Amino acid sequence: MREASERAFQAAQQVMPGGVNSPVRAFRAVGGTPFFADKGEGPFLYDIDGNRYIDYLLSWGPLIWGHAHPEIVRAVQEAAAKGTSFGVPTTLETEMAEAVIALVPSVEMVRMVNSGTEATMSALRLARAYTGRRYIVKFEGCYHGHADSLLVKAGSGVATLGLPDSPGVPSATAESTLTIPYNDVDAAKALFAEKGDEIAAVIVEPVAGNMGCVLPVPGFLQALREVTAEHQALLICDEVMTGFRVGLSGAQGRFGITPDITTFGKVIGGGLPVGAYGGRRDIMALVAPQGPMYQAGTLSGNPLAMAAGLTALRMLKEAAKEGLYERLEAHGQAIVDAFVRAGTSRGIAVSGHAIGGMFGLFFHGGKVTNYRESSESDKARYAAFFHGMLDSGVSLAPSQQEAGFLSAVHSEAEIEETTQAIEKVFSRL
Ligand SMILES: Cc1ncc(COP(=O)(O)O)c(C=O)c1O
Ligand SMILES: NCC(=O)CCC(=O)O
Repeated sequence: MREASERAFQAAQQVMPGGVNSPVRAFRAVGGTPFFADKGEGPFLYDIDGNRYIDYLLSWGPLIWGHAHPEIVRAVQEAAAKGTSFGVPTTLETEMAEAVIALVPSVEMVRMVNSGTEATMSALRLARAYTGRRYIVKFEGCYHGHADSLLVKAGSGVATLGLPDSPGVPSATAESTLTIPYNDVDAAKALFAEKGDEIAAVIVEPVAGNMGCVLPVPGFLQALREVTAEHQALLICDEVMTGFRVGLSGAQGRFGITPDITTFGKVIGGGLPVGAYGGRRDIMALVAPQGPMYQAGTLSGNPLAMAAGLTALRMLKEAAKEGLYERLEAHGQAIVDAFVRAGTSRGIAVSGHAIGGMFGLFFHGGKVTNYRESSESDKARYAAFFHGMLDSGVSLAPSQQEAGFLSAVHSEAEIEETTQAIEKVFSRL
């Protein structure tokens, strides 16, 4: 029963476009009415009708410590009691920069912002300022936030709503973004052969999480590193989703690549609104006031967000020593395995991936490696599966073209309950 949510959604639609503050929340890919959150507790989310869900959406990735983790709540309360924003520097900001630099070797200096969108938008400006070049290369189905230059063949909600290009983005801006298929090394090389000396940067999700969870094929990221270096273009790893989630040093640590600029968001804010970009010292030196590339923010480096993020990162550093990321991946793999087993035994085409604290489930027979294949997946079946899981008390991403997320506080019991729910839901699909 989700009557209170039904009423809340009716009211919300009168006063907010689509009833939501971010399109992906509106369930457009799966139909039906979104449920409204009342509270979260560890791995669980409770809606305003009192239903409990094991949560694999986790606020779209930030909550690697689950909901309302006592240490993060305490850090935020203590920070709030001292003041919520100052507009002058705090030592918390330096601590955050030092923490990121210590965990991610390619990052030598950092600038905090308020969202992943701000981080990628600023990273593009920086890459253009540094190189003096015009073009940005992105991959079809990757989503890097909603800055004009990045709303081109984007994944996530943009793909769900079928918007290859959003109205309102000036065509001159869109034309400066070149797109090629994910995992296609030949396409990247061909593009560089043609336009290499005009390309400022390649921006990539080192594990894609916005066309479902799609892994880089072996050699893909290395090839991007090589071709960009060869043409004096920059490589931007967008680790807004993967940062501190697929491993303590992000996907770049896991796959052994050294980008020039990295963008962060989600986990780095411990559940509060944050983003960051950082990278090589000589590049970051261009950012104002040290250099001429302007970028600013009234609430950037906000003390509540810094306190929450620092607490999350500190706990991750400790937990990583105890095998946290291996445990997250084992949990993700258990969910993928249950999904693949349940489908295969019934002759339904299925596949999936798990990496660190991310996973993806596809109603598609082969391994999904790019946006085209992700889009070929059976959407109607996913919608039925999604709603079956929701009715069984498990909240997955409301689109097959989104990733699933795990937290450190999902225990074996929740994973077991989830794999049983998968089997039960397939028996009725
Ligand atoms: C890889 C990636 N980059 C950038 C963004 C944009 O971040 P935000 O929604 O915080 O603006 C997202 C998600 O939204 C993302 O998944
Ligand atoms: N994969 C999609 C996101 O991470 C973004 C969430 C949002 O736009 O609200």
